[in-house]
Amino acid sequence: MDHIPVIDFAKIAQGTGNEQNWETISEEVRKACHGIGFMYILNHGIRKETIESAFEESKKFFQLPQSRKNDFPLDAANKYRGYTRSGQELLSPNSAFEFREGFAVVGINSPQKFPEELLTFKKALFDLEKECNVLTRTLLSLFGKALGLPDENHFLNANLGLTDASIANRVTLRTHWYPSINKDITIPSNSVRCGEHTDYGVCTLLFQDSMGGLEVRNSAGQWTPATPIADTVLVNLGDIMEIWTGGLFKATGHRVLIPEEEIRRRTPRQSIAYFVLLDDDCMITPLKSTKNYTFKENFESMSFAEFLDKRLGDTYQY
Ligand SMILES: O=C(O)CCC(=O)C(=O)O
Ligand SMILES: [Fe+2]
Repeated sequence: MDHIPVIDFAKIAQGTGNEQNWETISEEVRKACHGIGFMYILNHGIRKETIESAFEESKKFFQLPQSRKNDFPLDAANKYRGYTRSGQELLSPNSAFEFREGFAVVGINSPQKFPEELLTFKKALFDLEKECNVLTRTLLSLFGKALGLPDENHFLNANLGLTDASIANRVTLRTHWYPSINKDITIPSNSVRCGEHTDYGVCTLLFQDSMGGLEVRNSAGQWTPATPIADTVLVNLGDIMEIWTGGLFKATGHRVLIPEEEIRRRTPRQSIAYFVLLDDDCMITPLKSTKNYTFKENFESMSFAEFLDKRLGDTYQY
């Protein structure tokens, strides 16, 4: 499957779906995971107002003076919460410079500091975080069903911190701002908006504005645009899913280039990602077999905290 399928969750909305509907949707999810590793979800249950407000409030934050944004720096000591300036993060070792800013909220009830002149920004991110959390739990059940796991709650049990704040879990809502690139800016060669990478966790929920620009590497190695589709959330798999399933479900590479056309270069782009990870002390132990599959084991088991710290440490430039 080389295109990104659209999967309609209407039949299982708010937990009302019957068993047959769950089977049908989990089969569509299985095909997407087995294929391109990306899917658009329609009727996902996250309110349009919540998403719009998170975009509008993020824009207000990113339009603050640079010196004010720098008051909320992201660093390893505060668990990668807060603001990243352009160039601070290199998602691909091949990028010379990545033109994007970000602001991350980590964990449920994150103790993240926010600018007190923009408390609406805080509310908007927390509201979106809560609604993403609900959709995530549906997805985690569907992944278990799709793989035919003996315990369909396997993935939910690896993410108890999504509902229990006493369990360390660094689930991250991150809002991104790709600034306009004006003619007077010198762009080093090999610069991008977001370098090619795979996400680290189980899966990512992505909201993008209407600008487009995200590209996904399909199984033939070609770049396919992940064009924004109104009212959908784009979901992609991360490294943990690939490790767990011995490569059966793919963590697909993706990137955002600097647009060729002058008009699109000069227009900022926004996206918001909700990175679903694992509880910090969950051991990543590849699955051996399920009702449907037998997996190759190719990974020494380690705690998720250890895995994530290494991946994040490789990404940020100080
Ligand atoms: O901005 C986008 O569309 C993609 C962002 C992304 O892939 C990421 O932050 O991991
Ligand atoms: Fe990503």
